[in-house]
Amino acid sequence: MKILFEDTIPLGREYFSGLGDVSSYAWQTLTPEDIKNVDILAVRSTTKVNEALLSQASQLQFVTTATSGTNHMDKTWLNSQGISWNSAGGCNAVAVAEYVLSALFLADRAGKIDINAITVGIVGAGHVGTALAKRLAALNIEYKLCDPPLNESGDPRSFVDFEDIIDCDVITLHVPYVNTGRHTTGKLINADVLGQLGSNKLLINACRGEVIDELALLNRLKQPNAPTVVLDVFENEPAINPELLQYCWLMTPHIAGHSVEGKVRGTQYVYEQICNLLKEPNTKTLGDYLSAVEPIKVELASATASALSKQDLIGLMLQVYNLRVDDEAFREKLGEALKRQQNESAQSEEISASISHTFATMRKSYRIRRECSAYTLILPSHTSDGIKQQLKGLGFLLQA
Ligand SMILES: NC(=O)C1=CN([C@@H]2O[C@H](COP(=O)(O)OP(=O)(O)OC[C@H]3O[C@@H](n4cnc5c(N)ncnc54)[C@H](O)[C@@H]3O)[C@@H](O)[C@H]2O)C=CC1
Ligand SMILES: O=C(O)C(=O)[C@H](O)COP(=O)(O)O
Repeated sequence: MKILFEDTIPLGREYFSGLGDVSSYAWQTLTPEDIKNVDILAVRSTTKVNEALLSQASQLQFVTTATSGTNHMDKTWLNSQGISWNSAGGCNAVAVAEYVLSALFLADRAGKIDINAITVGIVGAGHVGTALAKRLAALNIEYKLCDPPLNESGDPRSFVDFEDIIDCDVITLHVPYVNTGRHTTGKLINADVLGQLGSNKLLINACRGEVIDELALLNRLKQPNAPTVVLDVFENEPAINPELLQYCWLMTPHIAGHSVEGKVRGTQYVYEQICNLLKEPNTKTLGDYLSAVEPIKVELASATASALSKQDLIGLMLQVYNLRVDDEAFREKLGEALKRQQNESAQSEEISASISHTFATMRKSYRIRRECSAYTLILPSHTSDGIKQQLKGLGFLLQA
């Protein structure tokens, strides 16, 4: 059984060896020839799985992606060929939820919102939307869910229409990029919607760039009273439009889901799928690979209160993950790439190639970022039960 996996799947060799003849590929150089004798292909979202790539893959039985999104796979074509496929849906939901929380906390600190007085509109209540809603509930932050497909399927939660989401203080997008059927998401945020968002609104996109009409966004951001925008994803990745840097408040190179846990969980899910396919027992677990973090002692000025003060909450959470760090690194690297090209009076294709290279390199060599669940907190002895519940709701472990 020949298993080929994208070399950016962390611990791929450690997980898959023993299940067959295992080798890896670099997404930049993969050719149809490389897949000729492959039985199982495991990818991340940078590999476009389509008829052109699989034209010589006569043995391929199964394609899986160690990511939640599947829009890089031509599922219709795979189905038509009888090639089964899967994804690692949910593997990085917590990472994205923590990314959105970090954006909210930074926006509060910057005086753009007051987390005690906002309603967060969550578009897409799947793995990510649900993980985010749970954390907002633990923090008593109001939220609304919009998810017509789930609503129609009888999900018992309470849903609102998209129009009600536009009224929320924060709009955060967690839908797949889907271009067919009744619930398409391409350009869901268009000029009309953007025209309704004033400077009191925060718009966050950590799902897929195509869900926002980027040209309309740029036009809107150049007008007065524009909303505050946080983008992790872009149209035409990795050749993104660098003009956005000037107008977006925070920008990161598609790393919202790239916590250590999010990525390794993706590998774990893929491993389990391959084991099931091959009728082999699942013997490896996440715990085999995720190292423990030293417990951390936390000072809480609000320890005896029924809930965390804003200062304590934001201080702690930004210590775990501060999205500004990623934004600054991205601006610096992209700025350098642009300056270098301008000095060399490069052609637009060369500038675009340089941006693509910077974007792709930054996301594939992303720093180590752990989720709240990796941290055991040592709290002041008089910490209230209410605060302990909140911290557990955020995913932290508490030292007994
Ligand atoms: N930036 C990043 O690093 C990451 C991005 N993503 C993106 O976020 C998307 C969501 O991730 P998950 O929650 O794991 O996926 P999921 O499949 O669990 O949830 C997506 C939800 O969106 C809903 N939906 C579909 N069309 C809709 C519409 N028109 N309006 C409102 N809701 C709609 C679906 O019913 C579903 O409940 C992924 O498809 C992926 O593209 C996911 C993880 C990491
Ligand atoms: O899971 C998803 O969907 C994502 O967007 C992933 O974070 C994409 O990660 P890469 O495949 O680009 O490493």
